[in-house]
Amino acid sequence: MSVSDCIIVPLDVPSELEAIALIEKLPQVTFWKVGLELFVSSGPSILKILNDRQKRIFLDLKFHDIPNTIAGACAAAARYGVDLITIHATCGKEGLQHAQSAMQTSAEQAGLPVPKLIAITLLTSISSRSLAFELKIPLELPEYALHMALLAQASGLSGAVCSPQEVAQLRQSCGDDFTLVCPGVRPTWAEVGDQKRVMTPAAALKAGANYLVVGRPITAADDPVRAFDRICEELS
Ligand SMILES: O=C(O)c1cc(=O)[nH]c(=O)n1[C@@H]1O[C@H](COP(=O)(O)O)[C@@H](O)[C@H]1O
Repeated sequence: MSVSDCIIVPLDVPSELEAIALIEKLPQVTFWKVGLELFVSSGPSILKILNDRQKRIFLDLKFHDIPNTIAGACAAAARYGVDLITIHATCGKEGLQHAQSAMQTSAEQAGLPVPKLIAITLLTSISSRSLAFELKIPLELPEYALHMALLAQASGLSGAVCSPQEVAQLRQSCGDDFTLVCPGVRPTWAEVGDQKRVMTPAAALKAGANYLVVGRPITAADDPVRAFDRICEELS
């Protein structure tokens, strides 16, 4: 795996045509993320387009519902032939277990590789202040993120999504086999925007991330190809 394979670029665009244009502009990207904006606007056909081009797919729909509903959604998502699927750890143990087992059964019945179900620990747009004062969570932020990752692991999930600021601690506690995906990644030359807990790509990887999700620093750059190459250079 080359260093560029650990960068996941989100297709955060409002239409399939714009998504295809981005995929074609950046042929060196091997791992794409399909999230809520594109999936809600354009449906699942982008997943076939990515599969046909032999790209890896992170289907980031951040499921959050009761166990029965979440299990059905995960079973359906597993039939798209994607690599990663997200669910909120706040679904709780029963929901996470149902989701994992439904996804596994569904992929196996379809003769497809089982995707990795990964849990959102705490969105990277949430600060310590809003965790305490808006969400009223009485734990320190790193402690909360670790707790959610351990809950996901105890529920049989393959990994978690966390900010790079917590990844070292999660890696140490969850071990090397647990997949850790980090958004909230910002090169020094990029704008932070709505992200609150950020780190540079090199620091995030060094701290223990398996994959980095890097969107606007690449996709909103004047020259996305140069921005992607620059991040790869910084990583190697
Ligand atoms: O699940 C995610 O990928 C995700 C989780 C999270 O906590 N924070 C977060 O930013 N993301 C996603 O990662 C991407 C970050 O994009 P940029 O902020 O443009 O780099 C977006 O597509 C978000 O939906």
